[in-house]
Amino acid sequence: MKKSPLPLQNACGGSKNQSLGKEALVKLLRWHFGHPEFRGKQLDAIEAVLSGRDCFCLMPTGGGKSMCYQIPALAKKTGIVLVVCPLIALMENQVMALKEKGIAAEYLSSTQATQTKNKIHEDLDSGKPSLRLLYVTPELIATPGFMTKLRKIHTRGLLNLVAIDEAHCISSWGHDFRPSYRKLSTLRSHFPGVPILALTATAVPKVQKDVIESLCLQHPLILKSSFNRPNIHYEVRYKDLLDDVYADLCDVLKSSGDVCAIVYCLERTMCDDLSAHLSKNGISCAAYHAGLNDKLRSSVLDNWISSKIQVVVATVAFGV
Ligand SMILES: Nc1ncnc2c1ncn2[C@@H]1O[C@H](COP(=O)(O)OP(=O)(O)OP(=O)(O)O)[C@@H](O)[C@H]1O
Repeated sequence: MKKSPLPLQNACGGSKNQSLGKEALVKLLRWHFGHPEFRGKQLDAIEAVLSGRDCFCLMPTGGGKSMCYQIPALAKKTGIVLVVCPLIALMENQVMALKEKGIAAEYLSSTQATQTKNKIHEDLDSGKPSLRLLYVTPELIATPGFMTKLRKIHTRGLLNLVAIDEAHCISSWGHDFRPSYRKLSTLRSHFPGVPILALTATAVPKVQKDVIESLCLQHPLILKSSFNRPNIHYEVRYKDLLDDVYADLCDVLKSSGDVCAIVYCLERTMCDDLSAHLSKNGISCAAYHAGLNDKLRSSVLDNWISSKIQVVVATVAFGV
């Protein structure tokens, strides 16, 4: 069942003060997401951006980075949080999950119907947007039309935060460099006073420095969480020592029970080939790579998340 937003006066016990304290933020977390407490450095990041400070947040995959901008979006009475995200599939997924929780979130992408896009633009132009979170690609931010729109929103005091997910994509030193991320370097000067939150799970020190400098973050709070994941078991098998790599992989997947898995390959053709092989051997799986159209990729992601398929055989296009 969908929940209505927790009225902020309930979260902060009737206080007129716009800036919420820890207790009120925990209330929002429990009400909207059902988690009892903040994890790791989430609260530090949330408090920093709510106080108007830039923040660079390095957290492992699955560490809960999204909460660092989703809670601030809920902690403000008006205005939006803009989330820059590199993958349409990721945006779709997050927006769907937020909507299920009754949180007003949308994304703008080329894949959407014109009618849907128009509705979002109308809301943004209204001067009193009902949206709390708007997900966009870096390419869209770079378009002059959309930038003009954002500047209007900012002038009206309605841009609360810019969150940049997978921020390492801005660095040419990183493995996922996306030229369009470079254009995000203008955000700081276009939106003075709006905090920028850079989030990543994969930044070595050189990349961290590059991300902070490229985004022109000002005295950012730098948060780094431990990457030790005691729930993950690592095992290395040498391909050269195996008689049949595909057969070995089949055995590993079958003996792991009902777990979901991602098998990363270097090439698209290998994804298709291995996926076909695993399917033939009774493992429910699908290939995912940049050679497939958006619709197909989105349906593979949905099927994997909803456990309709167990294994995705992918290139790095899966989960940038
Ligand atoms: N405080 C919390 N307590 C318990 N679970 C949490 C908390 N915060 C987030 N989670 C859960 O952790 C999971 C991962 O969160 P999230 O997707 O935000 O991670 P992430 O750091 O963005 O990962 P990725 O690097 O893959 O994008 C989600 O299922 C989320 O609901």
